[in-house]
Amino acid sequence: MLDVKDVTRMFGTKAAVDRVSFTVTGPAFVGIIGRSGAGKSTFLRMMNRLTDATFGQIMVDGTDILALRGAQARAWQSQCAMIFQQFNLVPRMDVASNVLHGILNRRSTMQTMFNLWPRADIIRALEILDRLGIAEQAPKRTEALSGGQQQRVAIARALMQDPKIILADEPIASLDPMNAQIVMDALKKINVEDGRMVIANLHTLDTARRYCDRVIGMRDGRIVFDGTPDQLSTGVARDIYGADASFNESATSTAIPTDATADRVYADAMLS
Ligand SMILES: Nc1ncnc2c1ncn2[C@@H]1O[C@H](COP(=O)(O)OP(=O)(O)OP(=O)(O)O)[C@@H](O)[C@H]1O
Repeated sequence: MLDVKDVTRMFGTKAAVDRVSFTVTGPAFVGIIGRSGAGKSTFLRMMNRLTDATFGQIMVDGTDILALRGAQARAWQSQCAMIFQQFNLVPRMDVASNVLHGILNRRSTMQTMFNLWPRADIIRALEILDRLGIAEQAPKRTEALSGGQQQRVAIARALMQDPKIILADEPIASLDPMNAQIVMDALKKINVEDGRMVIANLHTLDTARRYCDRVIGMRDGRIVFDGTPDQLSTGVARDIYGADASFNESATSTAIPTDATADRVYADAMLS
């Protein structure tokens, strides 16, 4: 159970996140949409304690995770894995080691220095890679993989932590449509099969509609929509993005185009 109450983050006099409140009762797939600067990343960063909140509470199973300090805050971070747009992997390191780094904070300095991993952890890392369809990439340098494969390595690293919640900050924004679909399918599978909550910041409406159980729309730090994908009409999207009547929904699509040369176009590009 996740209960977000009045969470606010000020930068100077500006509220990047402004009294955000919502509750999620089960292991839902929640999408957060909104134009650039709406506060989506700042909210996710507060959830996993990369950024402090100015005030508010984020209750997870009865504990306010914003009030945790030191070792308790770090323990929360391992239950709340984060996936980033730019993967945040170690490019020159092999894939399996990148995945094992998901549990780096559970090991001693000596073990880390000599890259010593218990056999059980190595087997688990390989099983996770296998589940994501990239086991054969395990010995390769991570920088040799495609963007979609690298994002699956990042998901594998997150799963190595055995998290309750997976936070994904624009996980497909750097990917072509085919890889975007593979990555979103992987996140959905983890959500459904493992019962892990996923909260993903998404740039594109069709992705939010296709994969999310619930969509939260943010504008200027505030929640301006909270509903099901069915309720996310073009008019509602226009309000969230602050667009005028020229808002063209098809321009927000990440669907694999029939014209193979066509590129993905973001809502923000359409708004510029
Ligand atoms: N460290 C910071 N210092 C000052 N202002 C910041 C800082 N981080 C974010 N902001 C401001 O807070 C607001 C929300 O930013 P945030 O990155 O959360 O938006 P976003 O919806 O994730 O946008 P994007 O999709 O571009 O990442 C923006 O106005 C941004 O300029």
